[in-house]
Amino acid sequence: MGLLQAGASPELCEEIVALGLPLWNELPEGAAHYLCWQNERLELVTIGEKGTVAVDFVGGAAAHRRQFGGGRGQPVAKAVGIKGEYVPRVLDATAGLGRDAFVLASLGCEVTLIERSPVAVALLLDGLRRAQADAAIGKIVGRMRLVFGDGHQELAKFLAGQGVIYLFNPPLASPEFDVVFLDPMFPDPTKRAKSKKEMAAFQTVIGDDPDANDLLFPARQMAKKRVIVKRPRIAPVMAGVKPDFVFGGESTRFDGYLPLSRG
Ligand SMILES: C[S@@+](CC[C@H](N)C(=O)[O-])C[C@H]1O[C@@H](n2cnc3c(N)ncnc32)[C@H](O)[C@@H]1O
Repeated sequence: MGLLQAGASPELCEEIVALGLPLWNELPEGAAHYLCWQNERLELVTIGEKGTVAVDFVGGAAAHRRQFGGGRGQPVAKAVGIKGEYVPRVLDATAGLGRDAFVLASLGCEVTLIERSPVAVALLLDGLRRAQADAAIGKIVGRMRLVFGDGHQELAKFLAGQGVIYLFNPPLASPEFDVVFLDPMFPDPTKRAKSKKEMAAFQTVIGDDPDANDLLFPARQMAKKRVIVKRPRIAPVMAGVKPDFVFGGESTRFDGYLPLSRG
């Protein structure tokens, strides 16, 4: 997976290389997917597919959900515990394309996103920057921070009080999190919510997250109030650990775990 260079700015090329991805002048033989700059944004293209994947916080599905998605009544908002004056500080340790994080930020949460896939990070960064330029949405993404790295390692750094490197927005003065949110890829496609063709391509590029269970313990040490694990409705619980509470959604379940001591 790499960036097809035609049309991309030198800054974008530099950033892609810094994320560890190659630049391509032409598609290598056998490539099934590639990143490219088109329609004034970074897009993930799948050869032979019309639809592409890009992060758009200003228009499309994100705008629709922000206006008509049910606000604080949405299961994800209830799951993280938004209520009255209380808006939790959230650490989303499996950020993906930032859709859940954006919903929470649009409801007032400060959200720190960790993502380890360079492809997802490149798409996210591009979407966050374009959103920054929009007067209304700029305020929302002003509450979002992005860290490129593995959730296990970045959680360990936060727990040890070590610094982490932010690619978007300055660090929080004190990185304390009320909620740690986990939504790793679920390995069994028969239990996953049906996704559009383009999103299926994203899942193919990112791959499964076979180490997902290992995130639960450090997440429970990190969270001051709760850990929320997003799962397909009929999927088994994470790491075989029974949740302390559950919020049901239509096709999705939010399993809640109480914090564990750091000692
Ligand atoms: C199902 S997607 C998350 C979707 C996201 N909630 C959204 O709203 O767009 C799972 C993402 O978690 C990332 N991920 C899984 N395990 C991770 C880990 N240990 N550290 C960082 N990212 C991880 C994957 O790379 C993938 O992009």
